[in-house]
Amino acid sequence: MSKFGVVVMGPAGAGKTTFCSALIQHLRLNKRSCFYVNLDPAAEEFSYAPDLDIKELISLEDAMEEMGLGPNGGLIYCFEFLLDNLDFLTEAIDPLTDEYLIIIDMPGQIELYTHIPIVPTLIKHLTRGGALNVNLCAAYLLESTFVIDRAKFFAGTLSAMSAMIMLELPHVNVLSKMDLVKDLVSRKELKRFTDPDNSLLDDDPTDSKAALLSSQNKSADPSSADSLMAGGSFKRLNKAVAQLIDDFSMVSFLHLDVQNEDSVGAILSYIDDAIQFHEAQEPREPNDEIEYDYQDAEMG
Ligand SMILES: Nc1nc2c(ncn2[C@@H]2O[C@H](COP(=O)(O)OP(=O)(O)OP(=O)(O)O)[C@@H](O)[C@H]2O)c(=O)[nH]1
Repeated sequence: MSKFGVVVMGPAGAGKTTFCSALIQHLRLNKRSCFYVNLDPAAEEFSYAPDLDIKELISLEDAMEEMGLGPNGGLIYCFEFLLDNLDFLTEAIDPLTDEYLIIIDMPGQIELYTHIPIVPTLIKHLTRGGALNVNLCAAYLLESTFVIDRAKFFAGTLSAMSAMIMLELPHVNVLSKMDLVKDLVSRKELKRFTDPDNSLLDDDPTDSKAALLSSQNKSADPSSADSLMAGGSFKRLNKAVAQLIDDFSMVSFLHLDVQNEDSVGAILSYIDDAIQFHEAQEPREPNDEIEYDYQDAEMG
């Protein structure tokens, strides 16, 4: 039986849970069924109660207390525990029919995707060719207020690109919280962030700040953040990041305003299309390079 799902990802506070709620509301209004899975072991507040919550298996608070770990170590421990107990997911998701859109709300910590490929290992279990064989799409959210600070915007875009490469899923990238920028940035200017390229750094308003810092900071500590910024290293780093993104030419963004039903519906259409695209593809060969031997990993 075919299954369909979307994994909602993005940095902490990007609006993932809010987007999941908006999706659920939209699906309900359109008489579509969904199954909401919360995989953030620290999440507390939901507009819609999850149908499956990782906290029923393990909570961040318990992991930190019992294992003597900090928040990041605790989160990694929770995911390793989940990988060790995948029946928790399998038993809930396996009986679902193709009527359901499975919505998976992920935590925001980037470590889970990059430093150690815990999320890629989890996705391999969920996606086509894996045990659950779900036709999956990833939705990566980045807060639109990042467009005010282009260095931050490119850093966020790089993390979206990293997730695309690591997860090998059909991917929808979304600039969230559009209501916060629509009065600050013109439509024409916002369009430039839809398909980001390195020309965005040619007229970066923060350059004038760097020039000002440079004139004020002649005797400052050369390793301080302001000195690095004023000294041009920061600018060169941003240029290199932007060039890398430009060279790959993989990331483009949709705009999301959760208060606007049409905006939520439009993103859902892209997600539906990406899932259909996934269904039409041959299941991929397992990529052993991203296998994560979580049982042998050292806990930090
Ligand atoms: N103005 C505005 N605020 C939003 C929007 N989406 C989320 N927020 C607010 O941003 C904050 C974070 O939203 P969440 O939905 O919890 O974000 P998250 O990505 O799930 O956060 P983590 O679970 O901590 O990673 C909350 O205070 C939300 O109310 C939006 O579209 N517009």
